[in-house]
Amino acid sequence: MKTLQAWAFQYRTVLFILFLLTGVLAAAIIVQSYAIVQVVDGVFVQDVSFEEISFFLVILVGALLIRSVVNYSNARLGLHLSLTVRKSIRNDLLSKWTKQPVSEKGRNQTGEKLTTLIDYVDQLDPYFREYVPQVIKTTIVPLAILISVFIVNPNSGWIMLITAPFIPISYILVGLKTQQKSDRQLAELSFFSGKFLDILQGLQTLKLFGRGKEQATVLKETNAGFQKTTLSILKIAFASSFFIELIITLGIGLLALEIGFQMLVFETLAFAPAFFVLAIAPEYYNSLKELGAAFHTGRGSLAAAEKLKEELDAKEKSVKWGSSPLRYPVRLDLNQATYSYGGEFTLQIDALEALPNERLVIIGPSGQGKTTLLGVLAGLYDPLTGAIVVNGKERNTVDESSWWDQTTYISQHPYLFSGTIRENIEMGTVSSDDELKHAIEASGLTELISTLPQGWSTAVGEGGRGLSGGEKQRIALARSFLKKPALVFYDEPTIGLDVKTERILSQSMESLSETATVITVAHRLPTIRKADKIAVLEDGRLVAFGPPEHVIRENAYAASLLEGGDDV
Ligand SMILES: Nc1ncnc2c1ncn2[C@@H]1O[C@H](COP(=O)(O)OP(=O)(O)OP(=O)(O)O)[C@@H](O)[C@H]1O
Repeated sequence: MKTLQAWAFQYRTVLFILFLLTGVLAAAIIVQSYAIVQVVDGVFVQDVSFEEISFFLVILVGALLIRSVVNYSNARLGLHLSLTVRKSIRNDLLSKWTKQPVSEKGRNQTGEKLTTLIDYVDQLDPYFREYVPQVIKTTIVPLAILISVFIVNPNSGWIMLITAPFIPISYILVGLKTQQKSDRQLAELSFFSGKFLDILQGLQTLKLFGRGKEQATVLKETNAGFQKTTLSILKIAFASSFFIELIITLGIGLLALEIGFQMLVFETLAFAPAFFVLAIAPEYYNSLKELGAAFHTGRGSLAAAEKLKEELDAKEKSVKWGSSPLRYPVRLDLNQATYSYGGEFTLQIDALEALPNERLVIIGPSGQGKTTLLGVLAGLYDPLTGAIVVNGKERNTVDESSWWDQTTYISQHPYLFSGTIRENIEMGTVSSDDELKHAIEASGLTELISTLPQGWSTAVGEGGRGLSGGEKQRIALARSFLKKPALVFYDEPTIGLDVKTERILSQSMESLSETATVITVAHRLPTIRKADKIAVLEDGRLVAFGPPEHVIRENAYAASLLEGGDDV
């Protein structure tokens, strides 16, 4: 529970107020029992007039009111604590994930991330909303009651003191027994969520392959496992509740027996103290029992807290940045740079340069490291050894936001958000209609947009649903024209684009290169032929570099790639 405690201790003021209010609650409970005893003793034993007990009736009502107000305030404080902690953890998770280097983004399934952000964080709620206020209550209230009982009748005090530990002991035993199960329950929930979202996202593919039914069975089995673990935890919880009720009944029964003996057999105890003990004893046992119940629910937060801490503390390779602004025009150099994902593949480039406003094209067969090299040059990954030099200075001295402000990276599958085409092109910036028109024209979207009833205000679905691959690429290009970057990184799609889109993309790259250094991973001969320089990759190494004609002349491998006549 150390993690949870540390999170709670960040909000000491709330804890302090909870302590103060609970002190008031303990006093109100004792005063309430005292007032009840005085009223009952006055009416039934002393036979006094109503006026004489009216003072205690007022005290009784006051104590009841105070108890209600304090209980309400404590519940609100618990809720406030829970909301604050959960909000802060969600913020931490989101800021960690948004800062994650691209190489780490695919580490978990999206479903798993959603479970972490929503379900795991929500599972912390019982700890902060119920358990923390209850621990404070159980620290103060039973102690105060015990002291008052010891003052009134020490024998009853001893009985209460001796029977009390059985309640927390039984909860601890149950907690130990359910620990493994609740860890397993959480792992099963996370697995189930990941699987569910995965299947949902790939539903179309699964249907096309006729695997829908099998997946339904897989989901059913995963769900059944989760249900079984949940039920076995509940079974233990119910059994322990029964045992605890038994302890409380026995405890109070023992007290009544002892009081009865003292009053009737030994005649050493008057009615008022005896009644006080019996009136206040249920409050004593109940607050211990409530701690147990809260402990159960709070215990459920433990596994989620460990998972969240693990995620928040996970160390990952981050890209280093500096503080110098990126200046136009941009020259990029790669010196003795290597990069690896940790597997067998290693990118190893001894020397590579992209001069200001030059068009550098990277080519090579599939899986040779072209996208990886583009990612290293674009600052998505830090090279493991060697350096990327930007205008004569190491890339890690450049300010990150200045870099991304002047860079465009168009991946093979650009992501489009659910929103209008305009919003997708502007990406949060504000542009005039003329600027937008120019970007749309330059990226060859004019015709498409003119056919849409709502033009650029037409909504597209999440991930660009409703648009073709080529159209998505052109929208990504339009983003670049609006942004006017100094550096363009473009991963040409390997999937076949129509001739028209190909021509538009090629022209667009040409016009972008008038004001930017353009580095493209290319598969199409027209793109390759128009390059100022081409870099040929084979097995992660640069095997040829220079102007296209020169490379074709000098390097047989490149010549075979280019002169085969097909796209590579
Ligand atoms: N995130 C990753 N984690 C682990 N290995 C990866 C990752 N991305 C790529 N690889 C591996 O690195 C190697 C180079 O991949 P890369 O995508 O750079 O090749 P490519 O030349 O761009 O291929 P393609 O033309 O098919 O896109 C491949 O063996 C690939 O399996």
